[in-house]
Amino acid sequence: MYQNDEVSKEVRSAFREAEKRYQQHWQQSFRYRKGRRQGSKLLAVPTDLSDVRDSRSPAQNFTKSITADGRPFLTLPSHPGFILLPEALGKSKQRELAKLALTQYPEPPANTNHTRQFGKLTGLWDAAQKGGPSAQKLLQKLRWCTLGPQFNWTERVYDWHAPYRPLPMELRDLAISLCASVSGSLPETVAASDWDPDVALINYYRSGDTLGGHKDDVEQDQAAPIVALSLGCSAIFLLGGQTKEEQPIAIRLHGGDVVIMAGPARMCYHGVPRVLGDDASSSDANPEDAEYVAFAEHVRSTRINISIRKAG
Ligand SMILES: O=C(O)CCC(=O)C(=O)O
Ligand SMILES: [Fe+2]
Repeated sequence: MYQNDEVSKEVRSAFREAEKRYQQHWQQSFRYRKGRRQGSKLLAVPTDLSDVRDSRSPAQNFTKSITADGRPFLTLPSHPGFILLPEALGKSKQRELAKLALTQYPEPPANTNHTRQFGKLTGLWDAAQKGGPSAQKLLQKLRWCTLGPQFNWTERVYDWHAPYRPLPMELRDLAISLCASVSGSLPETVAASDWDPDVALINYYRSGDTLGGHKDDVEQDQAAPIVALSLGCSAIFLLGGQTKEEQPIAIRLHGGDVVIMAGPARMCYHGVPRVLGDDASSSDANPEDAEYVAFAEHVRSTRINISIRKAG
């Protein structure tokens, strides 16, 4: 009990408070029989999501606009340079990208979170599908992968000398066209028309995984757009201000949504404190498409975010 008193005195930033608030908390529940404790289990504590703005019912607090090609997008007057395109990726595009992100993209020479410990792993998806228990475990624990020049996490720099595969053309083209579709709504300081991305970072989130509040500040031009594609499960995305003391906005992102951060929005803390369970957009596997069923099954409990950037 004294411990709780300590915790409540600790000064946490507004961003950290929000992360805590949206993370999944668990409570131990004991089972009694004739007054004696028989066992216990962990119960998920419900999270109050009433303050979360939802990209699929954006009535509150977003400014709604339409791209030149007729698609809706949302902005926030408080965060110039932040643009949300709900359902910007069609179902088949989502399927195609999820499949690539689980099969081809993590293949060498791309680095993943497993590279340091296990070296370059080839054929992880196929090995896991064949039932190899260690491959299945490694696939469950796949957390990130870098495309284009390798990112050195210790020194926080891009390494242009180590061997790499260029950013896949389909990601480059997709990001450029998404960015072009809203370029009129980007701050004037953002050179969107000659933006040519060269790297991508893929984050894989399973239930319970989080991405702590951060700024992406190692790219050369820190006002240049980052185009982030959400696939699979929905999640709570926190968009803060330039310091962690500012109260962040919580937004529920769904599979198929695209977020663009450019100009001043690049200076804002952001993170993902919570991956939410299955939602309609991630459970539409066509049972006739036998090959896709395995991917659908995996993506049902996974969120994948591909953020496409210009590093150099
Ligand atoms: O997963 C997301 O929505 C955000 C990812 C992100 O912030 C990053 O990769 O830098
Ligand atoms: Fe980020």
